[in-house]
Formats: sequence, structure tokens, C-alpha cells
Amino acid sequence: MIELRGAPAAESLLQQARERLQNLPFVPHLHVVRLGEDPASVSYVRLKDRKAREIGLKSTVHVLPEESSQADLLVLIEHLNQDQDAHGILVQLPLPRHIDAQTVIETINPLKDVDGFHPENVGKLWLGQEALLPCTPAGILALCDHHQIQLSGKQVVIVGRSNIVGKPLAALMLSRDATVTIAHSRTLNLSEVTRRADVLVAAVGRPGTITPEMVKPGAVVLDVGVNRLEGKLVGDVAPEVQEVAGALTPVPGGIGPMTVANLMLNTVLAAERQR
Ligand SMILES: Nc1nc2c(c(=O)[nH]1)N[C@@H](CN(C=O)c1ccc(C(=O)N[C@@H](CCC(=O)O)C(=O)O)cc1)CN2
Repeated sequence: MIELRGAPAAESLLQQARERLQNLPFVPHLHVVRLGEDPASVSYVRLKDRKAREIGLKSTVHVLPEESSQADLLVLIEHLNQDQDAHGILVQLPLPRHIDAQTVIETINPLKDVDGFHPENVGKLWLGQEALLPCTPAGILALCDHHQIQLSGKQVVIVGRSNIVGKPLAALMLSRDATVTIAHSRTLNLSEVTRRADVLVAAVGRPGTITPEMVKPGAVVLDVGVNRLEGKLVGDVAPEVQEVAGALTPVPGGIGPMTVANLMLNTVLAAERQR
């Protein structure tokens, strides 16, 4: 079984970002907004801020109290939309329940939407037009390219239909001429569906969702899950899948680093387009 490590693939995305940065007459500025103190969000935002500074971007983290109103958050976003020194804006998800995430996403200027979640970017993605692409799905494609995983003509099964991973990944896989199936919590005979996959993507957020009997021998398995279980980070794929899969991404150290690296590249791309 081949271990598909994210670090080398992430490094090549970061190198691209650094090189493009050299050709800009200004330093792009990433603004990350976090509400509250959810430990996972605190840790992801810290990773983003550190990586941005490390590659030479400017980075500001705006922390709002968890009980902030939606109006307060929208005022901050409107301010950043107008700010010439804000090239990338990202609101860390999930948001507290009293805030409508979709309204927040739709308030971000699509040119600064480095998460690629704004409907304008989502629509462009499905139309095959140039867009800012969501970081995890674009990172998954970059990881496949780095490890020379052929996608054209392959059966790709994505388990999970979130707006962050499952749906945009389906569009990107289609753009590479894969035959794509999205499975989800209501899919009947899930094992039958997943066993058809040449490339199986687990993006559910539940440890142990994918078990060995759900995997075709030799399949490429991409584990997008990052779950904290008894103080340990685990994916959505049961460890025994290693015995069946031809290649598997580890958790941690697989897809996760690709998400952050792709965000850096998106910030540079967004700055180039605002130039
Ligand atoms: N606004 C957004 N919110 C969220 C996104 C997103 O893309 N935009 N995705 C996820 C969380 N996420 C980024 O925010 C994210 C997940 C995982 C990692 C990562 O590097 N994981 C490492 C382990 C890190 C650790 O030790 O905790 C790995 O898998 O190796 C980075 C970012 C939800 N919210």
C-alpha cells in the first residue's frame, strides 16, 4: 500500500505561491475571521496565519466573541471588502448557530473569497470558468497530480455531500473526466456503491465510516476526515483499510496540509486578479 503523504505535494503548492508572490509589486494581505473559541477552529486559524506569514504574506486574524451578532460580522466583512489592503477574506467555519453562514459567505466580495465558497465562484466552478476554488477539493486534485493518480475515465466515489468538500470536489473530478458518484447518509447499499470506486473519497466527518469490505482491492482511498477521538486525530477511514487499498492518505499528514497550502495559493491568485 502506498502512503499518499500531503507534505511534498503541499510544498510544491507553497513554492508556486512564493514564486508568484515575487512578481507582485505589493504584499498580499490575508484576513481570517474567527468567531468564538472552538478549539478546532482556533487550531486551524493558527495554522493558516502561521503558514501565511511563513511564505511572506501579510496575515491578520480578527477574533469576535461567540455571541457577536450577525450584523456585527457583516459590518466587518463589508469593511474588509472596501479595504484596498485586504486581498483575501475568509470566515472560519462552522459558525455559531445564531449566524447564517450562507448570508455571511454571500457578503464576501467574490474577488476576495479565498475559500471559493461564494455562489459566484461556485457557479463558475461548475461552468468550468476561471474561479477561486475551494481549498480542500483543489488540494485533493493537486495531491492526486503530485502522486500521478490518473483520474480520467476512472470511477470516483465521494462519500459526503458538503458544500466545502463533496459537491465542489465532484465538479473538479468531472473537469478531469472522471465518472463521479456522490454518496451520502441516505445512500442505499453504500458498500455496493463504494466498492465500484477506483478512487474513493471519504468526507463525512465520522471515524471508521469506511471499512475494508467497502473498498475495492487496490483502490486509491483519500481520507478527508479530521476527527478528534480520545485525544488522537483520526480520519473517516478505518485503519484496517490499509490491508485492501492500493494507496491511502494518512490522517494527520494527508489532505489537511493541502487545504492550508491551497489557501496560500488562492490568496496570491486573488491578489493578482485585484491588481
Ligand atoms: N472557512 C473554512 N472553514 C473550514 C474549512 C475551510 O476550508 N474553510 N475546512 C475545515 C477545516 N480546515 C480549514 O479550515 C482545516 C482542516 C484540517 C487542516 C489540517 O492541516 N489538518 C492536519 C492536522 C492539523 C491538526 O493537528 O489539528 C492534518 O490533517 O494533517 C487544516 C485546515 C472546516 N472549516
